[in-house]
This record gives sequence, structure tokens and C-alpha cells, in this order.
Amino acid sequence: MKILNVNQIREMDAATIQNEPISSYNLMERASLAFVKWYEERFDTKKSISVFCGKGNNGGDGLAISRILTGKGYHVRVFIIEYSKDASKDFQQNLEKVETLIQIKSIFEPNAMPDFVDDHIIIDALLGSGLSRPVSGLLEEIIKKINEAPGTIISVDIASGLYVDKSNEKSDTIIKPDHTVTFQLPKLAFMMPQNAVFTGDWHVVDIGLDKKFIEDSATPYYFTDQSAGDKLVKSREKFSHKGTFGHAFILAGSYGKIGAAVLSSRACAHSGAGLLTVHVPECGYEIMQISLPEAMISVDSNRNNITSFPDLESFSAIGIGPGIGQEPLTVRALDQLLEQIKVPLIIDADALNILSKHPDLLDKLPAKTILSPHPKEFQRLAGESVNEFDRLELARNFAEKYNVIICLKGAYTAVILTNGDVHFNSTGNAGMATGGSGDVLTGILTSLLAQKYTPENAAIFGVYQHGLAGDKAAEKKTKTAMIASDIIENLGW
Ligand SMILES: NC(=O)C1=CN([C@@H]2O[C@H](COP(=O)(O)OP(=O)(O)OC[C@H]3O[C@@H](n4cnc5c(N)ncnc54)[C@H](O)[C@@H]3O)[C@@H](O)[C@H]2O)[C@@H](O)CC1
Ligand SMILES: Nc1ncnc2c1ncn2[C@@H]1O[C@H](COP(=O)(O)OP(=O)(O)O)[C@@H](O)[C@H]1O
Ligand SMILES: [K+]
Repeated sequence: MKILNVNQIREMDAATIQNEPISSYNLMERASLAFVKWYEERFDTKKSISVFCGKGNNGGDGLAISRILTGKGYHVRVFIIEYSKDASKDFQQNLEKVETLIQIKSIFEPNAMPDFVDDHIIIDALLGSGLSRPVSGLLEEIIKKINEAPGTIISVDIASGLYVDKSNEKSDTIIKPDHTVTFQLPKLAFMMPQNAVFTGDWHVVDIGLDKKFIEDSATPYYFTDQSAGDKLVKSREKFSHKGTFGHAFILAGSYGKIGAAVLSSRACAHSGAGLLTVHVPECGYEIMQISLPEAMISVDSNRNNITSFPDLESFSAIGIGPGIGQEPLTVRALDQLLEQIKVPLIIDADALNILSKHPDLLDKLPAKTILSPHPKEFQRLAGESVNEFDRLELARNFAEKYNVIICLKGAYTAVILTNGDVHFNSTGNAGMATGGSGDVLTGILTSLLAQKYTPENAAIFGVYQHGLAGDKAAEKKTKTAMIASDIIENLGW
């Protein structure tokens, strides 16, 4: 699924109106019906509803939603916030239809806000994608009061006060919804951890906007939903043999961190690689043999750390980093590996930290190497950023500069390709915020590279499957009880 910017969203609405053709009033009706369908599936008529409307098209949606919900037997109160004399044409048209049906209260000053009872729904239709400046004055006061109110807040399209595709200031006043019901496509703002409280759980509803326009729109931003994820699966042919699926090679672990080697190797084996060799320090030999009899073990001459590696000739892809530490001899081994490698590579964890401390190594990275930093590792690698939009730009520049693919890990892991395209992942959950989850991802990515997925597809698909396995694990064990091994148990496609 594509993520478009605010201008494209406006053009997409206009293209739909022109090409379908449909009147803007009827498009608003369709959007409002889609919102109501979503609402009906979750809330019964017992809960009373207050709809807060601005005077643009987002407010117009609010009016149409109020009318449709009233028609379905919901108890709806409507408040129009009179922050401006002007109103959009479709707002005005909807107002005329609603006035005869429902009592509307116009609010000219903050103290005119109603008192709310606990079990109450607030629909936020103050401002939508048309936000052009931070909210102030009456609107700001109203938003503060709504945020303090008990009950459930649902934002129409986007929380009022939140920009679609750029960073807000920390001081901005923005609705903090429990849910956002957004039209047609997810918004870039939803991908940023800084905006989690300003999106709540967000849901995309289809309002039939111009598919051709969306197809033809150029954007660097994509969302890997189920249909995008499913398209990337490579099937296992009937006459395939273990040679077909490559020989993965993982270098991981140090004294006290052999678990990282176990987790990444097990994830690799469970992601379809034909053969797997794991290189560990001597202290990891027995642990690895017992934990994963399916893998071949290559043992370092050093007891506690990785200081060397075997001949690389027979391997089809290499993953390095989980738990390796940053001892000088390990740094040297990584340097030598970068000199010799001729197959796809994924670099994670301590290997990334080594790159941060030895930036000269960055120039040795083979084209399309995958780097999988969490935000802290990325900061060490590329430096500070003032907000998450800025961090994303930094990552895009870094990916282009070094010709690498970055999996910037988080709730919506951003897979950043060498051309600057960003694929945000849809799967995964907070149960994965537990030690070892990242090691599991390294194993999956090494496995997919060994199976000759392109580095781009390996990164997008691997991140997607990692999150999906995490979701299955959370379903079975709960987010609290699941551990990284449960992600491995639930791999498979
Ligand atoms: N255009 C269309 O065809 C459709 C639009 N839809 C709805 O329309 C919304 C966008 O509508 P609009 O473009 O009218 O935008 P808004 O409803 O977000 O309102 C924009 C208006 O508010 C003003 N404004 C912007 N920032 C302000 C601020 N901080 N304080 C006070 N006033 C401010 C603008 O100058 C403009 O007049 C979408 O979010 C969606 O809810 C949907 O009905 C679907 C179809
Ligand atoms: N809240 C979350 N929602 C979805 N995925 C998450 C969340 N928290 C962590 N993850 C995922 O779990 C993994 C954690 O990786 P990392 O921080 O490297 O962990 P570790 O170093 O412990 O292995 C990443 O793939 C990340 O995307
Ligand atoms: K809104």
C-alpha cells in the first residue's frame, strides 16, 4: 500500500471527483458511510456520542456521520466549534441537512463545553488533512478539554492538530484519540513513534478513491500490509533439494552471549535455508551442537570471542553481529570478512556498533548489504536527529550514500532501500520488545538472502514475517509472556 503526501491526498480526492465522476458532497457521504460502518461493528447504540465539528471538510464529515448515526438509532449530540466565520461548501450543505434532524450546539468559547459522562464516545471531526498551522485560541482550548474528558475518542481521518506528513512541534496541542479511522491510505505521521499518542489504534477504511491515481502517484513511502507481504513469498518447488535453498553462514556469540547465536541460527533454520553453518567462539561449541543439531558448527580458535572465520567459498549468504562483542580481534575479523565477502550480507547488533566506531569500514560494505539497527544503534552509526521525520531522512541519505539497505527497527520497522524508498512494516507487537527478538530477525534475513531473495525483498519480507510470527506468538502466549524463542516457534509461510 502506498503512503501519499498531503498534496497528493488533495489531488487524489480531486481526481476521484473528476474521473469517477462523483460530486464532492457524495464523496463526503461515502467517506462518512465508511466511518459509520467501522463504528457500527464495534459500538452498540447504548453509548451516547458527541461529535465535535470544525468548519472544513473534516467537520463536514462529522456532520454527515452524525446524521447517519442518528438514522441508525444512536444518540448523537453535535457541537460546532466557531473558530472561524468561513465554512467549506460541503460542510454548509451537510449542516442544512442535519439542522432539521438533530439539535446542534455552536461553541464560541471554551466554557460552553458540555460535561461528559464516563461511558461516552467523542468523535473528533475538528480538523483533518487540511491542517496548515498549529492550533491556537478556541480550537486549542477545546482540544485540551476533549483530551481531559473521560470516555473513548475517535478521530475522523487524522487527529485534529496532527500534520499528515511532517513533524509537529512538541508544544503543539493535538487530540489524543483511542482510535483513528483514516480514509483510503495510512498517513506518514502514523508511522512515527513520537505520534503514537496522537493516533491510538488506527484503521484504514476504503472510500473508493481513484485507484489509477494512486497507482500513478510517485512516492518513496509504502506500507507492507498483508497483500504486499504475500506477494513476496517464493514457493518451494516439488523437485527442489537442499542445495536449492542456499547455504547460510552466521557469525554470532561471545562468552555469555551464545544465546544470541542460538536464537539467530534457529531462526535461520526455521526460515527455509537449505544448509546452515554457524561460527562461534570455542565456548559456544557444545551449546550450539545441542541447541541446534541441524546446523554445522565452525569453531573459532579463541575461547571467548570470534577472531577468525573459515573459507567463505561454500556460503551463499552471511549474517554477522548478534552477541559478538567489540574486542579488537573481532573488529579485525569483521574487517577481513568485508575484504573477502562475495555474497549477500546482513550486519546487526555488535557488528553495527563496530561500524560506528570504525567508520572506515563503512566504505568496504558490499553493495546492498542489509543493516538492521534499532534506533540507538542507528544513532551511533549516523548521528543525532531532532525528530523522527528527520531521523528517517538521515536514514534515507545514509542508505543512498553507502548503497546499503537499512531496517530501522521499531513498531513500524522502516525498510529503507538504496534508492531512498521506505517500506514501513505492518506486523509485530510490543511483546517483541524483549531481548533476542532482533537476533531472530538477523537469522531470518540471512536465511532469505541464502535462498536468493533479492536483498530488497529479503529485507521487506523478512521484517514482515518476523512481525507476523511475533503476532502469532502473542496470540498464543500473550505479549507479556512471549519471548524471542516463541517468535521462532511461530515462523512459517
Ligand atoms: N476533499 C474530499 O473530497 C474529501 C475530504 N474528506 C475530509 O476532508 C478533510 C480535509 O478537508 P479540508 O481540506 O477542508 O481540511 P480541514 O477540514 O482539515 O480544514 C481545513 C480548514 O481549516 C483551516 N485550518 C487549517 N489549520 C487550521 C488551524 N490550525 N486552526 C484553524 N483553522 C485551520 C484551513 O485554512 C481550512 O479552511 C479530510 O481530512 C477528510 O476528513 C473526506 O470527506 C473525503 C473526501
Ligand atoms: N513495540 C513493538 N512493536 C513491534 N515490533 C517491535 C516492538 N518492539 C520491538 N519490536 C521488534 O523487535 C525487534 C527488537 O530488536 P532489537 O532491539 O535488536 O532486540 P534485541 O537486541 O534484544 O535482539 C525488532 O525487530 C523490532 O522491530
Ligand atoms: K479529525
